[in-house]
Amino acid sequence: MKFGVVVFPGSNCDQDAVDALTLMDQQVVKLWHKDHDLQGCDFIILPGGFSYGDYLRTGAVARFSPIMNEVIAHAKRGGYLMGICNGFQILAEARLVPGVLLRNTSQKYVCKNIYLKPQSTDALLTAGLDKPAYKIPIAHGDGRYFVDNDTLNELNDNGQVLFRYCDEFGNIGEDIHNPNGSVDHIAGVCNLEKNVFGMMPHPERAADSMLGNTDGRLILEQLLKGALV
Ligand SMILES: NC(=O)CC[C@H](N)C(=O)O
Repeated sequence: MKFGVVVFPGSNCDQDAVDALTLMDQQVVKLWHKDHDLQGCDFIILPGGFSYGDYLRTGAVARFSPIMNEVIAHAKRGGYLMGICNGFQILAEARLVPGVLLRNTSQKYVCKNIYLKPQSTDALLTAGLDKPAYKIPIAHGDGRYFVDNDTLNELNDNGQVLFRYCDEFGNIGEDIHNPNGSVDHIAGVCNLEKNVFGMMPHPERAADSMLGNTDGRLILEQLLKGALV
């Protein structure tokens, strides 16, 4: 599996993604946002950061970067695509996943570890995850996922909710464990076809045992297992 990590002006988690995938013995290249060539990559990652300084709205400018034409065509062909944090915001702006990312209810940038409970049982990112809760870092100011009620029902019915925020035991529902006020505690979703994944927390920042937390690596390993089937 060949991974491509897109670098936008203002991306700051591109190297984290490259490092995590390299640690897992994957072939990975960086793709400059002005290019038009996906270099034969099977799996594209839009990394975290502050593309274009988060001007207008997070992800709103990056969504029109030249390489996004090829990224969108790749996704429409059924190719794998994952957006992490700012990457999720870009996916939402490009309408590749449902919903929008709004300012955190606290109006503050939040940087801390949270717990995630895997939800969808048939999306390759979550299907084999069996821990009740995964400890993963977040770092964002605009992470409040929102969809209207009808769309929320569709996401639930179609198994498109990937993760919900929870406590360390996997209990969902307490607002205190919802770090940004996301609707229905949602931390990540996928498209209906289940080849495009978006999540606010950063699994790539919890993938190296030297950093004391490898729960993110478990999620990325599940992704690899699923994508290689
Ligand atoms: N870590 C990130 O990707 C930051 C996301 C985004 N720019 C925000 O603050 O909401």
